[in-house]
Amino acid sequence: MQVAIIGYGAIAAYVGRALESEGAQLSMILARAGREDAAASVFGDVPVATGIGDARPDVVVDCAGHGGLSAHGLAILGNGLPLVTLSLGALADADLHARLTQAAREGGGVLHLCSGAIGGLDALRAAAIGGLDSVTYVGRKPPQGWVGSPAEKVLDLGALDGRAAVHFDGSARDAARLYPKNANVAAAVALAGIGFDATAVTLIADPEATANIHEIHAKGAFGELSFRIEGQALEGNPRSSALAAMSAVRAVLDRRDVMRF
Ligand SMILES: NC(=O)C1=CN([C@@H]2O[C@H](COP(=O)(O)OP(=O)(O)OC[C@H]3O[C@@H](n4cnc5c(N)ncnc54)[C@H](OP(=O)(O)O)[C@@H]3O)[C@@H](O)[C@H]2O)C=CC1
Ligand SMILES: O=C([O-])CC(=O)C(=O)O
Repeated sequence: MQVAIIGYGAIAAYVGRALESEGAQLSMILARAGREDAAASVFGDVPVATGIGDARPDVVVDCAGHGGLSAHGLAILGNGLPLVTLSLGALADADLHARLTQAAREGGGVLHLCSGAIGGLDALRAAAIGGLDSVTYVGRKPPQGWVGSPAEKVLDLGALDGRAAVHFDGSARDAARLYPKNANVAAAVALAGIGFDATAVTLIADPEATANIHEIHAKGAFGELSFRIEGQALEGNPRSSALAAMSAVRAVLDRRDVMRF
């Protein structure tokens, strides 16, 4: 399997290593213009480009966040290629969502939404068929997991005095837009359940937390669901959970299976 990767950060490095160890061949890294050397320092001899051009890998994996999906998604889907993404929060932008959908329909590509740092989305998606009354997502990380996010505007992350503090309470749409590096999970819950505007999100910085803790609570015709995961941070980026990188690898490897979840 020939795989192109967008990005060269912590998740991209994990995904590249894991896929190579499963026998996949990395055929191209998509980098921001001027950052080709940074990509090469992570991926060695793998060719680096700033656009997909007319390349035809078997699958492209977006590990570059919202900027990666908005910069490359249209061309990849428009060229009829499958694109696995972790940047689900970018879809809170209704215009980008519509343009990606149109590019995929016209070009024949498919956008595969990774489960990322959370689970339980299969049950939530099934429950949505019968009708959901409420869906809540709570994201709790150690203070360093929120560095570089709007949490810094409302909290002194270095001086929380042992107490957990809420820094966002609102819709999944606002969470996804405001926290592009931290609230892709909120977007995943929204897309699986009752949408960006109806999904309630609370984000918490917790000095006592030793993991990235994600919870879903949902009620509907199916009954009630609660899901909680304590995910260890990925080496190289305390903001990102290791499971997010693992889920992208899973999504790529699933493509070669004839029996799939
Ligand atoms: N769905 C989920 O559950 C999760 C999703 N994520 C998403 O994954 C993203 C990546 O996470 P992580 O690897 O830990 O972050 P890093 O900051 O370690 O890496 C991000 C990488 O993306 C690159 N990049 C940014 N914009 C572009 C672009 N337009 N084209 C190509 N490359 C680009 C950056 O390059 P440069 O250095 O040049 O800026 C960098 O190499 C997060 O920002 C988040 O949005 C993360 C965790 C969980
Ligand atoms: O990795 C995580 O724990 C969650 C995350 O950053 C995101 O949702 O974007």
